[in-house]
Amino acid sequence: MASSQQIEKFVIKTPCSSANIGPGFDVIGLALSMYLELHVTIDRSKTTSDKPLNCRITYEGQGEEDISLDPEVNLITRVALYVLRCNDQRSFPVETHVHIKNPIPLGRGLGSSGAAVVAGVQLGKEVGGLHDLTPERLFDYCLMIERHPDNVGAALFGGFVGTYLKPLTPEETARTEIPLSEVLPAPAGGVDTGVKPPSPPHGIGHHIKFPWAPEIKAVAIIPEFEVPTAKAREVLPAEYPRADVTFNLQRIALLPVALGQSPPDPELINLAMQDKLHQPYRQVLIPGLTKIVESMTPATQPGLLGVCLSGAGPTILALATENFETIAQKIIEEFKSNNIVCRWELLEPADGTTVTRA
Ligand SMILES: Nc1ncnc2c1ncn2[C@@H]1O[C@H](COP(=O)(O)OP(=O)(O)OP(=O)(O)O)[C@@H](O)[C@H]1O
Ligand SMILES: N[C@@H](CCO)C(=O)O
Repeated sequence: MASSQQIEKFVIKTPCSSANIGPGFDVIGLALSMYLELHVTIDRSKTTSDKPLNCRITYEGQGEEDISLDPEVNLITRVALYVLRCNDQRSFPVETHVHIKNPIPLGRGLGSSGAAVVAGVQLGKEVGGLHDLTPERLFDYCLMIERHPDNVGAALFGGFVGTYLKPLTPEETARTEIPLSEVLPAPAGGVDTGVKPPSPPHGIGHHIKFPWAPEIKAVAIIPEFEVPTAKAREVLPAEYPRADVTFNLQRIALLPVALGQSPPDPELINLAMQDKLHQPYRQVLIPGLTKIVESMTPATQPGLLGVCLSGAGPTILALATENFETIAQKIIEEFKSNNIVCRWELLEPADGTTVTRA
């Protein structure tokens, strides 16, 4: 039997996130208080393992029926393997058990994939003993996989963040544009192909934390259908009218200031949360979206500050100081008139990813 010294245990906790917050398309992210947890156990008394890549996965929560338990296929362990292989380790330590607890609904605009990527990168660091990987370096790894920085930035660093990418040299840019299939290769049926994946260039992404007024809470109205992010990006145009870009620039200049001021100014926040670059185009995938963002205002709903699409949707995020249930029910009713069933959650800004050792 393994002694307690041979059993290593830790928990990785990563928040869900809401990206964009209206005008901040691919820039702004907000970490929120619903957490993906990885409960990891490494039994170092074992010298061999019959598990693929020495890793056993168990899973509970959202996506329980669909998420793969094969470490070569599961997004979290695949990402951890990417980090390990960039650092000359081919598999998990003998023998690793990862129990995944996931309350974050998949494909709803609450950053489930961003949380999975961040937790996976952190898992690679922890099981590989890669102590030199700073949070900033982990961000580089995340950006090789999820290529917009807003969700992963919020999930890794926590709070209300602005994220931006550094200009890279042409060679570095080419490395960040390597097809995802080469970064996370297709499963090889348990056979180690021995190929070393492309390591991320250094300092791809950066973030800055914005203040958040303590009175402001986030009501997430979550429809029961999924909108894959890839599909929600396909409906966006390649080019925009100059007036629409200016409209968003004016609002993005207001948003971080407006949401940091205490007490909050509802008129200013409502104005600052408007968007013309992604929400109008996503209406085709989310019936009722335009009506909801146009009709829900602080003037008609006491306590409401502003409404936007959460990430790529279909979740709606309403920022408010009170009357949370009334606001949620109003949006649920609007979706109901389009035959869409929703549930809602009251969430608060959250800290970033943590690792706790037993
Ligand atoms: N805990 C998890 N374990 C394994 N795979 C996951 C997990 N969470 C998410 N995924 C993968 O990510 C996919 C959802 O990603 P997608 O980018 O479409 O939506 P989202 O991240 O929930 O929304 P958004 O990016 O708009 O906030 C799932 O279908 C699944 O393949
Ligand atoms: N900024 C991204 C977030 C979703 O992952 C989008 O709106 O497509």
